Amino acid sequence: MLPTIAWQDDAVVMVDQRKLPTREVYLTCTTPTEIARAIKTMVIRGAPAIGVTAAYGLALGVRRSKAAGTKQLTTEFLKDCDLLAATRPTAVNLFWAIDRMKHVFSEKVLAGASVEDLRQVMLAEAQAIHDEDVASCRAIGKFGGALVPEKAGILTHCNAGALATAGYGTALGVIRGAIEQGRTVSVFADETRPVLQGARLTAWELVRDGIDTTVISDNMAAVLMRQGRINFIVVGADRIAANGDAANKIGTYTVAVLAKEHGIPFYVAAPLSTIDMRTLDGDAIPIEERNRREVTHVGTTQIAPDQAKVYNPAFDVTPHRLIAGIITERGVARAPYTESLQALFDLSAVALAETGDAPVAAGAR
Ligand SMILES: CSC[C@H]1O[C@H](OP(=O)(O)O)[C@H](O)[C@@H]1O
Repeated sequence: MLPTIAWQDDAVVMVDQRKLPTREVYLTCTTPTEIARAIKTMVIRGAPAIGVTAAYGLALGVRRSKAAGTKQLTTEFLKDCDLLAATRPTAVNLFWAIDRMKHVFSEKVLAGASVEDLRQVMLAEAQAIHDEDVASCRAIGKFGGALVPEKAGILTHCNAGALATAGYGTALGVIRGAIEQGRTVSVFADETRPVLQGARLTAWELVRDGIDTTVISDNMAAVLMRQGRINFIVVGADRIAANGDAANKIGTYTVAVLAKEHGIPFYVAAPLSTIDMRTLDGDAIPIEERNRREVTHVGTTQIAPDQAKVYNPAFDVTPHRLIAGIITERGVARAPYTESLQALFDLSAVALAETGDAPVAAGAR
């Protein structure tokens, strides 16, 4: 398999995740419009992957532009930013990546960069975002893997793996990190209705890695918990609010409530680019509602009558009180989250460099 997303010959190549697990088909995007369509139609999905893809989309636009000067290029660039920002509302990585590309673009223009300079700089920044995300996932795997019991039955929901990131994964990064640290791991993957990212994508990733994986329908998790077959739960996130409330795939809140009932630790794994300190709590996180057909059809098979109403929120919010810890590339944040999450951002480059491994943040164990 090629990586989830790659820059190749001034184009962006990505696996069409709608076709997995049965077909490994690659899509090549050459314009910001094609990138926006790929994000909106979930050819590529997953918060970090969406951010990386949007960054490449902006680089594509700058490199394809016929603008004679930076004034025209700026107009085109800002239009591309708006186009990509309108694709999906919940994953904050999308807006984080666009803001970061905008910041670099404007700094360079103010410094007198030429159109050609900007063509190079914007691609370099997108590639930096890509590389940083893979490094973050590996660090998340290291910190998270250390939390996993020696003999672990791990439940995960949706797909927060290599397919949802630039590689290695967040929640699946914790699973990979645990195995690399010598844990014995069996994974239970919620199928995750209605788009089935768990059955189609998580199971596909894990079995390719030779990891013991059992696919379950979403309504089976409780009985496995009651049977004592699950002792660790880890999921990804699309946006984490300043107080630690976490938006993730619909059904995650259900898993968190069940985990509380059964005394099983429930962790969220996410890079700092998923933490939005400007969103104070989960009630302020915009929740995407998607097309009714995702619920009424499985593939081409209709499973609900046309006359029925459909409610299809793509995400729900898990209150911070249900979260044992938030595993990031700079350590594991514990309640009270506003303080411990801010401490992760405040960790200085010096502190990070001195320890090699990012120290665990204040307020975190
Ligand atoms: C590593 S974040 C992945 C996150 O994104 C998924 O949503 P979608 O497939 O709709 O993009 C899901 O919430 C995952 O946990």
